[in-house]
Amino acid sequence: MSKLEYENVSKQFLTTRGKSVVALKDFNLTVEAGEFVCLLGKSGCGKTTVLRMTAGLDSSTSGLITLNGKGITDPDPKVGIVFQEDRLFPWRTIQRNVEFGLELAGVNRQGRTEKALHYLDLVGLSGFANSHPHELSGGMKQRASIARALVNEPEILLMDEPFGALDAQTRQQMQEELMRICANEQRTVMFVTHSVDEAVFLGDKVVVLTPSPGRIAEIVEIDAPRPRDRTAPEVIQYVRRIMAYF
Ligand SMILES: Nc1ncnc2c1ncn2[C@@H]1O[C@H](COP(=O)(O)OP(=O)(O)OP(=O)(O)O)[C@@H](O)[C@H]1O
Repeated sequence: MSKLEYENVSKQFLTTRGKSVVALKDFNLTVEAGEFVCLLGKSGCGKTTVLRMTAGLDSSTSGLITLNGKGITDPDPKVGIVFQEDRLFPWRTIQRNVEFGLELAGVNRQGRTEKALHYLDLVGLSGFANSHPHELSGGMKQRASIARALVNEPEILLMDEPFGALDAQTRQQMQEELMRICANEQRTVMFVTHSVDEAVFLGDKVVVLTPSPGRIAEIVEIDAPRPRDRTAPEVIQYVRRIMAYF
């Protein structure tokens, strides 16, 4: 059984003016445990719609999405999400932000502290446990958001353009750190991006989507050794091949 399966998933929205929009049409994808899948496409091709349905925040109009063989109906603690903007609570310290899900799950104080400090260390923020979000840079806030999602040990991590708001250099550094974290933690990840370079650098599979209606143009398996070298000829070749869709 695959970790995540999408079978002929389509999603239609009705706008406030009563117009119908097909956001996604006949989406078919199988995601195995430990796989890193990038959803790549221009604005409006249904990437966020796929993530929202996977998170149980929205339902499909037709087709089926299963997690461990069971249909997804509601938000599930086994699914963690990191958004483009950090969504940290400004009044909580970084450690208490990371502990939030553990508090909801009823984990005791000692257990929460141990886990939060472990994940803060993993994302390189151990010196900032007692800081508040406004004292951190954009990249550091996204690292805290990743720690906050990972601390709950989700089976699937959904990331919706988590590095989209960062400058180019910080973005590359965060991509490298995410790869290091995933190598240690063996997570299954669905990662949304507009950037072909980012998708090829990160993904085991790149799902190329085209808009109106959102459809899969191709699923490209990236067969390049890790850690990846952005300048390696095979990496550049994948980038060129995928660029041809845009
Ligand atoms: N709640 C909604 N009501 C009506 N239309 C919607 C709704 N949510 C999304 N859409 C439409 O569905 C299509 C896909 O939207 P979606 O947000 O999934 O695209 P996306 O690829 O994530 O775009 P972006 O990269 O800009 O975030 C778009 O045409 C959008 O306008």
